[in-house]
Amino acid sequence: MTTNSATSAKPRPKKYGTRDLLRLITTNAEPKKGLFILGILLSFVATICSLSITLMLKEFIDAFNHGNSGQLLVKLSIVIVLQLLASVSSSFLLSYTGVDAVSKLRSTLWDHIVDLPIPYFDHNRTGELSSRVVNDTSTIFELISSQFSNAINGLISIIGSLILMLMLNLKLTIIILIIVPIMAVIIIPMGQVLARISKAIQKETANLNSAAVQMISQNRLVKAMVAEKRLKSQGNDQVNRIKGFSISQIKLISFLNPILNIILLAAIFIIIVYGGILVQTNALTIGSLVAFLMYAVQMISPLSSVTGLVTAVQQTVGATERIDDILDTPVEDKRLDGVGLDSIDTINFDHVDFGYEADQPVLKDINLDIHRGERIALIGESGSGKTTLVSLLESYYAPTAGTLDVNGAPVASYAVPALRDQIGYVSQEVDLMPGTMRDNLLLGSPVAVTDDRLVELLGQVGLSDWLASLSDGLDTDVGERGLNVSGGQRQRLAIVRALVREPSLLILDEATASLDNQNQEKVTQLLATLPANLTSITIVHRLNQIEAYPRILFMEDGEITGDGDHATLLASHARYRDFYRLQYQHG
Ligand SMILES: Nc1ncnc2c1ncn2[C@@H]1O[C@H](COP(=O)(O)OP(=O)(O)OP(=O)(O)O)[C@@H](O)[C@H]1O
Repeated sequence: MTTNSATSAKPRPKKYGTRDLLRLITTNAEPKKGLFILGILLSFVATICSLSITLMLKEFIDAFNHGNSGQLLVKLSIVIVLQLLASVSSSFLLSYTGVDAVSKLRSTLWDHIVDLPIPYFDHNRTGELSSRVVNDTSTIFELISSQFSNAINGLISIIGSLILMLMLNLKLTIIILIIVPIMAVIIIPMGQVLARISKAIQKETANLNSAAVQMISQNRLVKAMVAEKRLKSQGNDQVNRIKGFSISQIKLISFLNPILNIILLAAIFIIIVYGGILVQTNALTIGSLVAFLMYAVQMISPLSSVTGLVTAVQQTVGATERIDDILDTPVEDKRLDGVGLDSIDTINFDHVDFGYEADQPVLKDINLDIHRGERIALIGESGSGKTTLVSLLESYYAPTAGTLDVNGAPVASYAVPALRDQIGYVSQEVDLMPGTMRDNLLLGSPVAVTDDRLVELLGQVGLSDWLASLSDGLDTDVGERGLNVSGGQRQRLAIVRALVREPSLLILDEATASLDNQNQEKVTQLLATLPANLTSITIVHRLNQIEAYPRILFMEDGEITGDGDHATLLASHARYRDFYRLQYQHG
């Protein structure tokens, strides 16, 4: 099906790997390669300096016995300062590169999500998507800005220490070379188990994030249903799942570190005992023994950060796959090379069928002609397809059969922004965006609108008094989710937001619950006073104002079964008559 194909990602390799991670970083995060390489080089310099400091200490200790250490002290101080400068700058540059790359990746992801087609949002959970933008990109940030450079430094330190130890004493080095593989045998498998655990923690944290978004946004529903207990227990189960994995992680880490320390201490002990014997027999200087010990530590300590890189990469590969899931999903085709549109004059549905799923038709053989200036009410039972019908006009979905023409040309031939600029859409779920009242009313408006015009429109929907009561007028912050604005006010603000765009078609999915009778009447009156050339389609749920509409479309199970004014339908359409009477009786 054309609509749903837009939501599926391109076929992807079966198993995600490091190459995919590199591709994602280089193509979407575009790290500042020059700065990154400079950071790595400086980090290399810093590590070499640390290794040299140890070598100089050896010479210093040996020279000290001969009372010849002044010059060495100066050299040592210079190298220490150099080491400090190099490590400070490399740490800054690598972190900066990480911050910069992850910011680009986040922006790319953000922009991509904004541009995804409506069907994608039908199939994906909000919390999961937001977790990808925030958490998965953080994992990549950690890798670029610290884990990668730590591992590179560690590797340089290991190789450099090894070479210098070999130069100092072969036999002592052999002892170290026996101990290191023993450590590796412990670190590597434990590292793999840790990787699995932290993958599970990541997944469960994303689930918690998703559940938290729902719990917060649906809080009213939860309270209304007295479902707090259930929600708390669901949340606690989720938190405990993370706790379980985290405790396993802590146990492993608590176990791993002391074991590694004991092995390290054993190595130091053996070196001191054996090295002491060598010093006594004059086969080794005290300085060399001290230096050797320091190199042993400089070689063994970074082992976990080097092997940890494998774990970090594995984790990040998981994050890469989830981010790619989004980035591989094609964005909505905005048809920017399509035809422009100055106004919507005619709309023709010709044998239009549509279904969200291939085998479940929602709209069936819709035939409908709408002309400029008509005021239409669309009614019918819940689920009969009213919202779906107007969604096709917005080009959120494409018909699966038949043709939908605007001004005599297929709707798909128009550039999407040009088409939507001509439509003022007020959905049933009216959400206000974070920002001021003015920001909300002008959201995406293609035309410049003065404050006077906004005030005039607010007056027309009965919001003058309310506006006057706001401390900052149009500059008032409406709150994160518009919570300090009532449902009815929100609906009317949304109508103003639709009207400021100066559309030629107004689509109003009337809120069933938000408007009381008085406010509903105001909205209906407003619609009656709209410019004569503005076409309006109002999805009407309550029929107490229905007589005000010159044309009423009645939908049943995806079909339009009634088309006429109130009197005609009342006389000729049995289902309409039942519907009207039933609803009217209940007010
Ligand atoms: N995004 C979607 N994905 C899959 N099915 C959907 C989707 N939106 C709606 N449907 C289904 O399509 C049918 C028509 O839904 P639609 O929202 O168009 O009805 P409606 O007449 O506007 O209902 P209401 O008056 O309750 O708003 C319903 O069976 C609904 O479950």
